[in-house]
Amino acid sequence: MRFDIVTLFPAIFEGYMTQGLLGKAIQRELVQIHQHDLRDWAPQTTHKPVDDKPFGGGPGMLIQVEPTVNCVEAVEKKADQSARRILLTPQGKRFDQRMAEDFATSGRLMLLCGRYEGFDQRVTDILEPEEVSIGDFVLNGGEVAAMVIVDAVVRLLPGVLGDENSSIDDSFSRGNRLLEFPQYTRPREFRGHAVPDVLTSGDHKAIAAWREQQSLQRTKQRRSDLLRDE
Ligand SMILES: Oc1ccccc1-c1ccno1
Repeated sequence: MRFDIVTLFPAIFEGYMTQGLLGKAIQRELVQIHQHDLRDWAPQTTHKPVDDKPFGGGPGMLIQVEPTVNCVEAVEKKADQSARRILLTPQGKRFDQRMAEDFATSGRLMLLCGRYEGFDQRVTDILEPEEVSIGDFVLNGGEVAAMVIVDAVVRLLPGVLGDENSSIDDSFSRGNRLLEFPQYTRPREFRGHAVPDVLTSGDHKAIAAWREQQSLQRTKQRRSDLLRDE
């Protein structure tokens, strides 16, 4: 799978792409991530502006349509298949595990990271991206949202998680509507907090029943909305 990330701050992704699961997935060529600096598409002036004031007045600046559309079209021409275009924005459809599973079936995703007050509306009108939000809050830019999407999608790609770390039982995975149960490892007791006896009983049926009960209780307490019919 390939990600193309269009951004004003490509350097933001450098450390992120060399660490942990994603770093290993890139090394094993299970995924490719290409950053594209919008400033490379700015008018050839010394200052290279890619933003400007909104018509009609109002606070902040907008990212101009010309560098953005030219950048996306140039990136698409580089590869033989057109990418699915995702624009990160607070106004978008809420990202969730189901969307992550859908994105993971796409060969190529292009993530458009806005800054300032976002993109000129013609970026959306011309490129017709899917507009996606990672939650009801405001960030300084789309880069963090893009990392969230890359992180959630890459772990679903074949071969990224070893069999022992399958995502199949994760909270929200593949329609799973219960939060995950509490997990414990050694030591068996720490500061008076012991591992529940059932987990060291060897009774796999009892362990499964305890985990199911814990998941249901935790979901009722924290996310009762997940138990309502869609
Ligand atoms: O707050 C933002 C600013 C720019 C681009 C995206 C976002 C955002 C907020 C929530 N999901 O995406």
